[in-house]
Formats: sequence, C-alpha cells, structure tokens
Amino acid sequence: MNVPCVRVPTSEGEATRRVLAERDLVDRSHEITVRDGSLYIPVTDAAAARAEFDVVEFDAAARETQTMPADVLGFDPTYERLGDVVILDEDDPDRAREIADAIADSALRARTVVNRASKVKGELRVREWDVLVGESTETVHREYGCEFLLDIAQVYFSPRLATERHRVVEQVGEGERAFDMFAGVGPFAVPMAKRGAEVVGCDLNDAAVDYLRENARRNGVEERLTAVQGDVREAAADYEDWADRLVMNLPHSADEFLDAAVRLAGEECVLHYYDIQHEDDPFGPGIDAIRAAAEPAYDVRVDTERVVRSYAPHEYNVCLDVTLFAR
Ligand SMILES: C[S@@+](CC[C@H](N)C(=O)[O-])C[C@H]1O[C@@H](n2cnc3c(N)ncnc32)[C@H](O)[C@@H]1O
Repeated sequence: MNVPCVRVPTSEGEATRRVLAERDLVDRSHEITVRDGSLYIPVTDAAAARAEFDVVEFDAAARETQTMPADVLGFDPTYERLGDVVILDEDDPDRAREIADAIADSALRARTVVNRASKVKGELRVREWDVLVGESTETVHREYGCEFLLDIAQVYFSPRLATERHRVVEQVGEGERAFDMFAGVGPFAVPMAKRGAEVVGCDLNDAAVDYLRENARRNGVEERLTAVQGDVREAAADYEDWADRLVMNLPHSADEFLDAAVRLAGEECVLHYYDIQHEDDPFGPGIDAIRAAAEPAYDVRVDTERVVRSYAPHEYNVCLDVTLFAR
C-alpha cells in the first residue's frame, strides 16, 4: 500500500530516522525499506516531513511485529493501559523514554505513551503527563461492557478501580434512584443506568461532565442519566430526599460532603463512602463522620467494611457500604 515516505540515500538513513523519531514523525505501522540505494522511511505527517526531506509515495509493507517490550529492554516494564494510551510511572526520564520507545515499537499497538508528571491534584483530581510517544491523550476505554471516551489530561480516571466499581454496580436494582456525587466521566453512573436505575451524576469539572454526557449517549443510557455540572453541595438542593443510593468517590475529602449526602438521601438510602485512612483504624473515622452527619434523623447500619487497595505505605483506600434509615 502506498504511504508517504522520506527518501534518503542509505548512507544518511540512520541519522534521518533519528531526526524523524525525535520529531515523532515515524509511522511505526509500516516497514522501513531499502531499495536501489535509497532508504524509505514511512512518516505520519507528510507535510511536516516535506519541510526538510524528500517525501514520496512508496509501497511500504504493513508491519506485523510480535516483539514485546521485554524482548527489546531485557526486563519487563511496569505500565497501565487505558484504551490505546499506555501509562508509565517512571522517575528517571531517560528510562521512561527507553521504555516508551520499546512499547511503541512492540506488538502492544499503543497510539500514545505517557509518563506521570505529577500527583493527582487540585479539586478536579487531574494529573499532569509527559507525552513521550504520539500526541493525543484522549482515548476510548472499555470496562465491563461499557465504553468511556475520556482525556486523561483533562479528567480523573483510574482503570485500577474497575473491580471495585463493578462490585457496587452489581448491587443496583432496576428503577432505583442513584446519585453519583463525584461522577467524573461516568464509570459508576453509566453502568448503574445500564442496569435500569434512574441516575444523576454530578461533577465540578466541565470537561468530565461533557464526557459523562457523551458516554451516556455511547452506551445508550442518555434517557436514564442526568449529568449536572457544579458543586454537589449546591446541586443537592434540587434533589432533596431523592436518592436510594449515593456514590461518594472523593476519598480525601468525602467527609466534607456528608451534609449534602444526607440532604440527598431518601427514606432508605445505601451510601458507598470512599476514604483514605491509616491501616491502624481504616474504617473508624469514616463511620464516626457518617454517624455525626446522619444521626439522629437517620439510623445508620454499616453493611460492608472493605479495603479497596493500598494507597501509600500504611494507608488504605477503603469503602464503607452503609444504609441510612429515616427515623
Ligand atoms: C476521584 S474522582 C472520581 C471520579 C469517578 N467517580 C471515577 O471513579 O472515575 C473525583 C471527582 O470529583 C469531582 N469533584 C471534586 N469536588 C467536587 C464538588 N465539590 N462537587 C462535585 N464534584 C466534585 C472531581 O472533578 C473529580 O472528577
């Protein structure tokens, strides 16, 4: 198949390939070919390459590599995958670059490789990234039969929580009213609506709410999912006593939103409360905070105390499933 290629004498081949790679212009899905003393290097952007090189249409073979990153590197790198974006967590930039190149050249078919450049931060819980291969940080991620469009540079999303989200979603019954107070792009809200619940998802982040609406549409639940942009403490005023179920996935500060949760709660309401606590007493502070906010208007029954994952040395990310019964 004809694709745009930079044509150079073979003697200049390696130097040219390196320049093109630095500019992220090498089309890794086609083979580099030698013919009649010239090297043909497939490129992703003919116009950009033409500014410096001779670009021609050339019949380059599609690449079918079975190589894995470990074959090139000699060790198995640690990475996470979100759609066709591969995520690294490397402190050493040279090592990150080496791993990113090995992943891009491998059978993993990554379109973009990024390295974590900051912690998750601020109210919107978004991270900064170094983009090492490719350009776009927007991708489509699939989880338990739902698909989510999202841009990791604009919104929070962790694929590590998939099992935990599924555990919660499986408890949802048809026709119940579920309010996700910190909905992000919808990984709780969308599958809850798919199970037949009437769902409201709220988020402060404009971009997350745009993706939430789009993801409701992609998954065919836009009729059952209302997306609200804003501070959930204000949004709660429009949904007083409304919810049969509340999801509170803002682990560092969910306690500050328990008053809003109590306003949202109906006669009987299940609360999924996420928290980060020390391993010595991972559940006590959350239970105390919930009781302080809900009693005496509600009786509080603790149904599940669950460690979701280790968060930091001696710290756990935990979930409390609690039912509130109006007195
Ligand atoms: C840890 S993320 C969870 C997102 C989603 N539930 C998930 O599992 O991917 C927390 C979300 O809460 C949102 N948020 C923070 N403060 C908020 C507030 N006062 N009202 C509504 N949303 C808020 C952030 O923008 C972020 O998207």
